[in-house]
Amino acid sequence: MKSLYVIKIGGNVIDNSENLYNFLKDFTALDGHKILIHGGGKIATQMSEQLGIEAKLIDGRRITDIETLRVVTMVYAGLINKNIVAQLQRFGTNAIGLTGADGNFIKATKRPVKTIDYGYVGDLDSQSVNAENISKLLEAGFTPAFCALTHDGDGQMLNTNADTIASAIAIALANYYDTTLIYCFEKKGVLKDINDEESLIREINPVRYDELKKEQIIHSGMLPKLDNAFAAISCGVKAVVIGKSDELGKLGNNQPFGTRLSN
Ligand SMILES: Nc1ncnc2c1ncn2[C@@H]1O[C@H](COP(=O)(O)OP(=O)(O)O)[C@@H](O)[C@H]1O
Ligand SMILES: CC(=O)N[C@@H](CCC(=O)OP(=O)(O)O)C(=O)O
Repeated sequence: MKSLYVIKIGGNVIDNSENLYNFLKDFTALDGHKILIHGGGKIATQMSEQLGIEAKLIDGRRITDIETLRVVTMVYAGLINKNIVAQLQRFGTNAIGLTGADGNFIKATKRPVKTIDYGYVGDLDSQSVNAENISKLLEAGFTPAFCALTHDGDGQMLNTNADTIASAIAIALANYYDTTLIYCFEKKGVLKDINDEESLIREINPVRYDELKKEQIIHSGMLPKLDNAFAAISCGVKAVVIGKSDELGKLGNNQPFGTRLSN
């Protein structure tokens, strides 16, 4: 099987032009097929506030009413996605910027209302990602760059967490490629002490993950990220790594990079 990197970058990387530049350069230097998934929650929050729309998040998930959906569609599919695609083109990566609606690549279901109404937020299942058609793009020489938007197949765009999209794409493509999923953010990986970059935990298995949660060493945004990461490992993705966007180059040079997950 050919190899594939599925790489996700979060809002803190996108928001810093120097970090984004370095990341996209290192991304381009990696050999083989690649898919990029980007978030941008931080920028959507800033833009909402500039427009006088209050941003509401619960456990890191955005309450997406119709006004907020308009904002995130403009910010994720427009501003951020096209800027990333243009920068990748400069480095020589033939990127094609996509939402899940384009090519019907990712179909989601609007989250049912239980105690909280998340509004226009999409949930993914094992049938959501059209891996065969995405693989056609890869084989034609394109590098897909997905933003955090999907659709319901009935005309409705949906806001979907970018970590979840990355995991779902990696799982679906694992039937076609030897797939490595990488979450890039602003820290060296999962840290024992969030304020000490030297306290990197090199490897985590599910037992250690439970211990780290109990000790509250892992919290906030890292919890759903690791849940998505372990879901990928248990569904056929060959390797999952969480690391610093600035250090992605180490991966290509076979140097130790980030926190590796194991079964
Ligand atoms: N043990 C930990 N090691 C590193 N980061 C952690 C840890 N526990 C919680 N975090 C938090 O998780 C955040 C990453 O999650 P999130 O903000 O969702 O990422 P992204 O930037 O990819 O969207 C970090 O910025 C950090 O504040
Ligand atoms: C439903 C939901 O919460 N969607 C996310 C999508 C963006 C995202 O995931 O951005 P980061 O990776 O930068 O956090 C949001 O709107 O914040």
